[in-house]
Amino acid sequence: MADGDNQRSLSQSIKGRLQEGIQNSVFRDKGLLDLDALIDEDRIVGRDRQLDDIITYLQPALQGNRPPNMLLYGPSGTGKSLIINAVCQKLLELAQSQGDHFGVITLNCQTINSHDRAVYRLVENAAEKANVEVGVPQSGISTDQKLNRFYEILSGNFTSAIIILDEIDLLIGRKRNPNDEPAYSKLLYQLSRASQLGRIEGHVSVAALTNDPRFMQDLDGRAESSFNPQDVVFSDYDAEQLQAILERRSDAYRESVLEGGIISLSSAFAAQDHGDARKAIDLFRKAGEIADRQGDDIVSEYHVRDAQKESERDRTLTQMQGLSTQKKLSLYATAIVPVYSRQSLSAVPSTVAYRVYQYLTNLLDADEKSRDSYLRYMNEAGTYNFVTSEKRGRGYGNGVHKEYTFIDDPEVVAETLQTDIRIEEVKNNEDLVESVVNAQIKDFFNGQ
Ligand SMILES: Nc1ncnc2c1ncn2[C@@H]1O[C@H](COP(=O)(O)OP(=O)(O)OP(=O)(O)O)[C@@H](O)[C@H]1O
Repeated sequence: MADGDNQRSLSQSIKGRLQEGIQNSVFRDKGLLDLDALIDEDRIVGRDRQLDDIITYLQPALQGNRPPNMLLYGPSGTGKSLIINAVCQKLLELAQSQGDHFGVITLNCQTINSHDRAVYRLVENAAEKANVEVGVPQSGISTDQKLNRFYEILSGNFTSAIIILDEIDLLIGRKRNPNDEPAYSKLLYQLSRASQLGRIEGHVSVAALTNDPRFMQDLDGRAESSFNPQDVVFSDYDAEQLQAILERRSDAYRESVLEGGIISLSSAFAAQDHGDARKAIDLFRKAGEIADRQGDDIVSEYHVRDAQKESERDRTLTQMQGLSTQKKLSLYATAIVPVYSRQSLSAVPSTVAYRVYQYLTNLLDADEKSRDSYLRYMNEAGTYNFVTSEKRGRGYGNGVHKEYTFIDDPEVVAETLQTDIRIEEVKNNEDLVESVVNAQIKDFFNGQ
């Protein structure tokens, strides 16, 4: 076949596979499960009190008055961004219909590491909303000059505006010493002060969103008094509320592809994790993606369980990537004890795990650290919430020892750690490792 023909048939086969993927998918409108998408008002479940409060606070913007500043706090995934953005969106439409220029300037502080960068991003965002030039360079001028440009854009283009600072507590900035004022404190002071002093002509208020209930205590005194917000509290969702949230989005799937129990299982998993709606929606979507990947027409409970395992793996992987090889090896040796054990073992005795660790260091030709170092590494694993530990004395005849219980599935932990190139080699000796684990368990319990 000529090169041109070859390419044409390749492109046709890619196109065909893409079309087939869409036709065979369990999803009807996957966008409804996109965590960042603005959803329609009628898909918001509950949160009536928070909606009422925010509507009441923001209403003055429509009557030519300045709304109060607000502090929205509660754990992640409890609807803070959703609710404030939904109200602002409606306000924007109403303001437009009565000929007012209402501006909604949003800044997610999560990835911003300095006060100067935060100010510049505010200028960029305001310029985009007002459809004007940014007007200042990113570097080479002072932060004050950027701030002035921000006030100038707001004054010249909006009758009133709300500045939403999402994840505000993460905007720490580069502090030279621990007593320096954090960037969020400085920014809140400047924005609320500028509005009070009339440096911005329109009516501007600031809404700060945070997961930290002690956020106000960490604010500098002058920032606290000029920001002086109205609090709106968002509490965890329970399994029933999460279920209702998912039910309102179940049309993301094609009709009759959801087996009974999928929604309640996804909600139950998310409710265990402090009632995070983001987690519930994520599991609900991932279950469908797994069904698609496996070519299944129906989304079943085991897809949800696999999705839960996948997200545990993602979370664990991210946290574990930063550990040193010795720490990973200690944790790995501990995790494979329940995985390979032929008897049911919910907690892992440190004596058994340390002996498995010693065996692994020998197998992998790695340094062998002392038992004390192993215990220290495992203590650290406890602070990262990978395991909980309990001291056991007497009865076992082995003196005092510790027992570790894994928070996540130990199989997932072991699989995750096995992706480390130094540990990967264990896979080639699985049978041997399994027999060492069981010999050590037998030895330990027979010695009681
Ligand atoms: N009451 C609700 N009804 C419908 N969907 C919801 C509700 N609460 C949250 N969600 C959805 O859950 C996801 C997370 O919500 P949101 O981003 O508002 O949480 P958050 O409290 O701002 O979290 P974070 O503090 O982590 O930013 C979003 O996709 C949102 O649409």
